[in-house]
Amino acid sequence: MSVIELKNLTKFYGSQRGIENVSFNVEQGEVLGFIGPNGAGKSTTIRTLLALIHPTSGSASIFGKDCIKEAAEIAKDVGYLPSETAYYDNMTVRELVGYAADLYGKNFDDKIAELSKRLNLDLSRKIADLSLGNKKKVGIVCALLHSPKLIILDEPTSGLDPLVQQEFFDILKEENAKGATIFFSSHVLSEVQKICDRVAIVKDGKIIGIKKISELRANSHKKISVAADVIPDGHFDMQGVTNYKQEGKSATFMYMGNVADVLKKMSALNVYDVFIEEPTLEEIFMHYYK
Ligand SMILES: Nc1ncnc2c1ncn2[C@@H]1O[C@H](COP(=O)(O)OP(=O)(O)OP(=O)(O)O)[C@@H](O)[C@H]1O
Repeated sequence: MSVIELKNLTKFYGSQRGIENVSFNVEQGEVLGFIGPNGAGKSTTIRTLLALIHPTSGSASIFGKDCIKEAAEIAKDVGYLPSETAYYDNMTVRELVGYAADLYGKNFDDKIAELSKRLNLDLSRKIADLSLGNKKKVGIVCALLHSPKLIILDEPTSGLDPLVQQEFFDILKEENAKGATIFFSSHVLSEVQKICDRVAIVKDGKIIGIKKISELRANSHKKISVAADVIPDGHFDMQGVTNYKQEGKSATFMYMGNVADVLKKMSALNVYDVFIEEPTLEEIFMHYYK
C-alpha cells in the first residue's frame, strides 16, 4: 500500500518553476530518499505535500487522503522536520518541545527525555543560545515525539556532527522497524545510501529516476585504478569502459561488464598496483546530474 502518492504534482511560483509533473509513490514501511542538488525542488515537493503551499496543478495524497483538503486530518499522523526551523527564541528547549507535544493533546515526556538524551540535547538551554546543529536536534525531537506513522524530513542531517548523525539514523531505523514510513530529502547521496530502501532523484523540478539501492549496486559499475610500468595508448579500449583517464603510469576508469575480461587486459601489463572499488552513489548517479 502507498502511504504517499503524487500525481503530476506541479508548483510554479509565478513564472518561476518549483516542480513539474512530479509523480511517485512512497510505500508503507519504506525509507525513501529524495535526492537532488540545491534548487531541484525537494522542499517545494515536501511543502506541497504538507499543504504549506498549494500546487498549481496535479494532486497528492497521504494515507489515501487528499493532501490539501484533508491536511489537518493527515497532520496528526505525520512528523515533519522543515529544512529551516524558526522557533520562539525566549523559550527553553523543554518549553518548546512541551509546546509541540501539547498540540497533540498528549503527554510525551518519556519520549522527549529519551530522544534528547540520545541526541545529546540539553532541555534546559534557551533556544536563542543554541547552535544550528542543536536547533536541528530540537526540530528532530518535535518531529518524532508523537511516534508518527509517517516521518517527513527535509535535509535532516545538515548541521549534525557525524556521531549525532549516526545516532539519529539509528533512531530512524528503530522508528522504521516499529512501522513508520520515512521520506527524507538530502543533497548528500552517501548519507542516504546508509538508510534508504529506494531513492528518487529530482533535477530541475522533475523526477529523473527512482531506484532501489540494492538494484543500483547490482547494476553498478566498478571503479578501477591501475598502475603499470607502461600502459600503451588504447590498451583499455574495450566494451564497458567509460570515463577513462590516464596520467603517466596510472589509469582510472569505470567498468561495467565481466571482471575477468578486464583482468585479462591487465595481466598483459606489468601491473604494480590495482584497486577495484564499488563506486559511491554519487558516482553512480553522476550521469543524471550532467
Ligand atoms: N518562495 C519562492 N518563490 C519563488 N521561487 C521559489 C520559492 N521557493 C522556491 N523557489 C524556486 O523553486 C525551485 C525549487 O526550489 P526548492 O527550494 O524546492 O529546491 P530544493 O531542492 O529544496 O533546494 P535546496 O536544497 O536549495 O533547498 C528553485 O528554483 C527555487 O528558486
